[in-house]
Amino acid sequence: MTDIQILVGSVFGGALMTARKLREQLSSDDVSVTVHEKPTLASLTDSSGPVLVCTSTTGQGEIPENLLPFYVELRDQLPMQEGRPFGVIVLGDSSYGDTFCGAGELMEEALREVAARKVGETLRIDAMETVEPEEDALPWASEWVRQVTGSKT
Ligand SMILES: Cc1cc2nc3c(=O)[nH]c(=O)nc-3n(C[C@H](O)[C@H](O)[C@H](O)COP(=O)(O)O)c2cc1C
Repeated sequence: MTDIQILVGSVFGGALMTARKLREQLSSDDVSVTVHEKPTLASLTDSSGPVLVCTSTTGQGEIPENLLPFYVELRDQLPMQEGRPFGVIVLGDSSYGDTFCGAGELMEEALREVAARKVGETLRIDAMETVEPEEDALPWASEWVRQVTGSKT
């Protein structure tokens, strides 16, 4: 059994809805999925299994308020997570220019700092192009799960 932990960051609910759809879609006999809607550091340190960040971007390339406690605690306490697989799905809007999907980069940097291992390329979902983020997220996440579970199917 693989236990996937989804860490959600969302202001208006788009990333949250996406995470909930991912849980529905990805859960199976071999995969359990927990969605952390208000993540804290314990969401990471009291759990095992691959970590999937599903966050939007706010402010100027910033992390949504509900995910901020996790981010701040992670950077303060640096609980090492050697080799723990993680992936990043980030929602943004390319009209913001340089800060496009900046929250995903911040989360990636912080997880790399505790030696977690990135699996797959970051999925950037642009609100200028997609109104239903889960349509992009679901196929990407299925492939990501295949990679973290090492399954060939
Ligand atoms: C006040 C505000 C600031 C934003 N800042 C950024 C930003 O800096 N970079 C970016 O890529 N998207 C930015 N966005 C776009 C959101 O990330 C995007 O609309 C996303 O789909 C919202 O997802 P959510 O419903 O989960 O919050 C911003 C949106 C708002 C309303």
